[in-house]
Amino acid sequence: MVLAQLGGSISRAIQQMSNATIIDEKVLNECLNEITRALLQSDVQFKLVRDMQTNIKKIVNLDDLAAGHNKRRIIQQAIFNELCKMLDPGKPSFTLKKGKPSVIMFVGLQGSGKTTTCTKYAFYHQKKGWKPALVCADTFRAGAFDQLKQNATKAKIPFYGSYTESDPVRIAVEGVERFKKENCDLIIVDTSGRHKQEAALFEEMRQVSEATKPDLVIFVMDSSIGQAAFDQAQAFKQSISVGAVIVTKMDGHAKGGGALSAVAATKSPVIFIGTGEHMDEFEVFDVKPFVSRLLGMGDWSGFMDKIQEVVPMDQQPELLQKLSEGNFTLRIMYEQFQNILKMGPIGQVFSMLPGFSSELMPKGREKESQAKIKRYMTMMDSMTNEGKQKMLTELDSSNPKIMNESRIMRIARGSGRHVREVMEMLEEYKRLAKIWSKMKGLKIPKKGEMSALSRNMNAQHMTKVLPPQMLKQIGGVGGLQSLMKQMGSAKDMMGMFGGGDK
Ligand SMILES: Nc1nc2c(ncn2[C@@H]2O[C@H](COP(=O)(O)OP(=O)(O)OP(=O)(O)O)[C@@H](O)[C@H]2O)c(=O)[nH]1
Repeated sequence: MVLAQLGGSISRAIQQMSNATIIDEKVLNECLNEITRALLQSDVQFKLVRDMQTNIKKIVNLDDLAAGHNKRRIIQQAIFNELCKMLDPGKPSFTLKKGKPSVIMFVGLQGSGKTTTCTKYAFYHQKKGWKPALVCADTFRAGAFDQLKQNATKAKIPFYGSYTESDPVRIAVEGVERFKKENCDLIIVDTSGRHKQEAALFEEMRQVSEATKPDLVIFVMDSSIGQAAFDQAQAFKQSISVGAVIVTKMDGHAKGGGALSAVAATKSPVIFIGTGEHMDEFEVFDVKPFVSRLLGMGDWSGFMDKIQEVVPMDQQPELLQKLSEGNFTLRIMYEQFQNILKMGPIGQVFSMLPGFSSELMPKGREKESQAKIKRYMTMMDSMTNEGKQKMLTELDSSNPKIMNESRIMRIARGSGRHVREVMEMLEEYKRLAKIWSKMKGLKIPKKGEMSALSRNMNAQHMTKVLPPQMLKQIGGVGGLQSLMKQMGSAKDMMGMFGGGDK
């Protein structure tokens, strides 16, 4: 089961449980069994899934939950927390410091995407102001140096390697020394891979590590390896002190669950995921926003970051303002579709928007999704736009009820599409509008305020930021305080509800 489907299955299981009139042992068990099945189908290791189920049952003791407790919320929270726990080793990876040279060594099997990932990692940091450099200590695979050289040249990153030297340790040491002298603050060493875990690979890895004394060893793992992930990660961890994991090929049809849960084997965090062959198809991996997204709750903080990258500067404040007003009109949907199409493969951005996720832009089916979006836009082009002054046009109304039969028929005729298709588009709009209505009243912090807010956040601050209906749903200030206590911090909670900052 690919991750998008996994998220869908888990949220459906929670929804079904929520729909039950009484949540008793049987309903809870059905929900947990459904989640268990979905996780196993995504290749998450059996023991982890079983532990997770036991933990949730321990936390959610239905007998102890007196009437009045919001069982649905408590169960949902327990599921959220346990999923996070599974993906979070509880300790951060090494923190890089700008201006001070750090040596980062990449290890992994052949074909895992190591060389590609080294460049993506360098490129990502270069954009953030680091001075990276790449060293190719892969003397095993013919062509490895050429590949690194090509990638590095494209990204304008200095590189070091040799066509003649066969000793990887020597190349690694020379490269690291040279770039230290050149004041590079992020020296990345790409090492050899092998087709399978074997003694020669591990020995070479140990020697390169001994000689270059890396500050961080990053283990690169292909997400499609499924259940084998745990053993592979463990084998690497036993040979070298892995400090972080990068999971590649999370695009396409990879199940991903196995590789992601490999953190349990390495006890190191997943720090990035690779989502394509291109240099910028690389995302920071943060557990809580990821789980939020997985469960269809959106990732407000990731969205805020991304929006700054992709929505034209002058349109940003307006868009955020409109969204926070809760008036999700067809025009907003139209404009967002325009942004999606204009900016190419940015399905990942919209997967951070609550509701825009997998259903509208499934990974690997971008072409189909784009065609669908274009179809929707043609239909919207036939809607009334600039009507008489002060008269609300179809595009600007946030009331779906105005779309009566005759309007629908007119739009279908005007765009040359079936009535059925117009109705499908309106259903999509209603779905998104419903999700976005929850955002009504969300106070949009000014640029720069977000981090300060999440650092100092307490229940009092939270009440100022959360939309009133959401606050009501949580049970007012009292409910919020107890929720925050259970969740650890406001930041976590903002993540859960699709809010907050990193
Ligand atoms: N779709 C997709 N392909 C990827 C991703 N990362 C790497 N690849 C592709 O995977 C293939 C193998 O990547 P390499 O970077 O050559 O693998 P490697 O682990 O360095 O291989 P060795 O140097 O032989 O150990 C290449 O075709 C890459 O383009 C990713 O996130 N998504």
